[in-house]
Amino acid sequence: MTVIYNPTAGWRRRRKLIDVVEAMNRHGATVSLRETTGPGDAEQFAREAAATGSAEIVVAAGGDGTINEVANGLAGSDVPLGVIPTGTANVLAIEIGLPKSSEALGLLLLSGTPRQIGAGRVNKRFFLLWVGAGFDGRLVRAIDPMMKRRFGKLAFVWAGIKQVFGRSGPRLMVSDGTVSFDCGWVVVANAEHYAGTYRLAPSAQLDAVGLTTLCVPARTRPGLVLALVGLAVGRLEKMPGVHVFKGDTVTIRLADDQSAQLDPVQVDGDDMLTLPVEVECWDVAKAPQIRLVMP
Ligand SMILES: Nc1ncnc2c1ncn2[C@@H]1O[C@H](COP(=O)(O)OP(=O)(O)OP(=O)(O)O)[C@@H](O)[C@H]1O
Repeated sequence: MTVIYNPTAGWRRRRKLIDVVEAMNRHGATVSLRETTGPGDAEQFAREAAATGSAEIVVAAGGDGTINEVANGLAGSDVPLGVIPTGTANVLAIEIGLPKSSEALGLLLLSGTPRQIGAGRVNKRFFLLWVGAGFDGRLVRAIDPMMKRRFGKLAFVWAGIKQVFGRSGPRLMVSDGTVSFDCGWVVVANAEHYAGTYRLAPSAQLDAVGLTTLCVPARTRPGLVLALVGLAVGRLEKMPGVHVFKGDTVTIRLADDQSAQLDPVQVDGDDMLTLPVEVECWDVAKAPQIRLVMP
C-alpha cells in the first residue's frame, strides 16, 4: 500500500495519519509513505504508483485537494483510492461516512471493497465533490494558507466574512447547453455535502451518476447573506431565485466578455482554475473510472 501524505493539509492532524498507519501495520500491512513537497506531487506520486504496479491501493492522506490530486493520478488505472482524512474540512470523508476511529479506518483500507463512483470533469480534470465560481471561488482564493494551517476552519469563516463585506460578486453566465442563467455564485455538485456537514445538494450523491448545478443570485450583500442562511439550514436549493438543474454539461463564464476572464474557480475546495470552464458529468460506465474504498 502506498500512502501519499500532504504534510501541509489540515490542522494538527499528523497524529491521525500515524494512528491509522500503526493500525494497518498491526494487521500486517506494508505501508510505503510518500510526503508531498508542493502542489502536483500527490498526482505525480499516484501516477507512478499505478504505473509501477507497486501498490494494491493508493491512499490519499490529506484534505479534499490532496484526494483530488491522487484521484487524477490514479484515473485510468485499476488501482483503488483510499482516504485518510487529515485535511481542514474533509468533506469527502463526511460524504462517504468514513469511520472516525483509526482502527476501523485502517481495517477498512485493508479489507474494504472498492466501489466505482460517479465523478465530474472540469476542463478535462476529474473532480469528486464540486466546482464553484463566484462567491466560493473568490472565497477559496482569499484564504491565507498560513491562517488555514493555524486556525483551521476559522480561516474559511474569515475569508467568507471578507467576501460578504467586500466588492459585489461577478456576473456569471451558466449554461446547460440550451438555457443560460445569470447569477453571482454557481456550484456544480457531484456530492451532497459542502464545506463540512452542510447539505448543499441533497439530490447529488457521490456513488450515483449525475451533477446538480445550483445557480445562486448572490451578487449583492443581502442576496449573499440570504443564500448563506439557506445553506446553513440545508435549504439553499429551495431559496427564491435559485435555479437548480441536472445536466451532463455545464459551461461557466463571466457575463461581460470585455472583463478579464480571471475570476477564480474552486475545484474540490482548492483554488485550481479561472473562468471560463467547461464541466461534464463522467459516467461510471466510461473509462477511466475511479474506484473508492468506502464503508
Ligand atoms: N508540501 C506541500 N506544500 C504546500 N502545498 C502542498 C503540499 N502538498 C500538497 N499541497 C497542496 O495543498 C493544497 C491543499 O491541500 P488539501 O486540500 O489536501 O488540504 P486542506 O485544504 O487543509 O483540506 P480540505 O481541502 O479538506 O479543506 C492542495 O492543493 C495541494 O496541492
